[in-house]
Amino acid sequence: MGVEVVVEGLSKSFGPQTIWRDVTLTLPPGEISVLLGPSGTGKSVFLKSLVGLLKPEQGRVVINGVDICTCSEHKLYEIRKLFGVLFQDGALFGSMNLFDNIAFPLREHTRKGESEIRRVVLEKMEMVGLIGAEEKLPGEISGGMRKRAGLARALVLDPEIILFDEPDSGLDPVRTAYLNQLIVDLNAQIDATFLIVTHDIGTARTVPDNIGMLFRRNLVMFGPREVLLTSTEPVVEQFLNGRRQGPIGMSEEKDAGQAAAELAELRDSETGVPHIIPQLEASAGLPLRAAVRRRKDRVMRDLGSLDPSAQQEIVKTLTPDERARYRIGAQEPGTGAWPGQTGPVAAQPMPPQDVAQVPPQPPRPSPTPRPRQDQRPPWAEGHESEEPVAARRRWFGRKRDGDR
Ligand SMILES: Nc1ncnc2c1ncn2[C@@H]1O[C@H](COP(=O)(O)OP(=O)(O)OP(=O)(O)O)[C@@H](O)[C@H]1O
Repeated sequence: MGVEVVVEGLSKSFGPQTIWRDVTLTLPPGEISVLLGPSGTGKSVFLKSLVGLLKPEQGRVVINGVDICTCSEHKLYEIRKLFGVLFQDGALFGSMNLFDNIAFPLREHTRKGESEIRRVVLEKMEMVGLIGAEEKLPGEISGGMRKRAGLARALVLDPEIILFDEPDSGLDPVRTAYLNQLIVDLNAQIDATFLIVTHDIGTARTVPDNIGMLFRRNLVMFGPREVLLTSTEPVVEQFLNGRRQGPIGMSEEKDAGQAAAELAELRDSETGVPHIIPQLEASAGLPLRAAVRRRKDRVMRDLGSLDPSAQQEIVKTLTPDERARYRIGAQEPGTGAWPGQTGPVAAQPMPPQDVAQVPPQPPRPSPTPRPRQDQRPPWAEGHESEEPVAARRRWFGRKRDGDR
């Protein structure tokens, strides 16, 4: 199972420019989380901070008990071995064929022999559907194939945390859909902790277990997908429903045509009302995602603390067996309450035999509390400046000292 990433009170500035402040969230082990936000809100800076390439001024990033913001270079180097990163452009070497590109981290950072390298590379190429393309150069293949090659390269060192920097950038909707399915399938196979940075509403609505959103120097929310997908927080609602009306200005987001097309896909064709699209499942023949059961236990344990609309959506996804297991009765029509409950739905403790089957649970990544109506949220002030994204990223600079 992947490892938990705990971020506490993280703040990052460049000179006088505050990128974000006081970011607190937990990426639960093995789950898929998505980080959203308009351009320039510091999503890439956040990814770089997680692997210790950038040093936030305040706060902690704790992985396996190590705070990577303050640990020694040696410890940081060890922790980085846990990460795999899919770069926006795949970051492939143009003069190397796909096999050599994917083999590169193994040759650079391990002492594996060529036959073992071949075995690992072909295994990962098979996982991403690239068998047969070993001899191709990056310039000879499509953008989608380049992404998959970049993903195979991110997988060769068997990472426990995978960061995806805008995996859908430059892909058409069909290729994005294939890549999203591949991400879910990979999660089912390797059970690593995934964090995806994206602008794509379809990806945000169908792939993750948890969603977070950065806006105007703050983490507006982070929590289970149902919480954000039913949120009435203006910036979250606007972003996730692709609406033009709202706090996010055009200078901060995509063009109107793209937003309208995405919105049309997401609305009920008869009522025009946005609805929650079911989360993607792993393809037939693959194991069920272990994270699904873990997440359900975690979310059901804290159900009573969530917004009623999120509670409704979560309860809707339960099978009859799960309803029995979590002691959820039939819903009273129109009341939003369940029989015997006067307040929000609260999951009952599981019977002892069920508790024994549930692995130890991490602390819940609590949704950022919604501000009271009389409080103006910090992200409601001013506008972000827009600056070009830092281009190519190199995350690992040195040789690994041992085999993995
Ligand atoms: N090394 C750096 N030095 C100074 N400023 C930087 C550095 N890296 C990033 N920035 C600034 O941080 C801000 C956030 O950049 P970042 O690339 O993280 O945004 P983003 O949310 O990922 O954007 P996009 O969605 O367009 O990729 C930008 O204003 C950028 O210019």
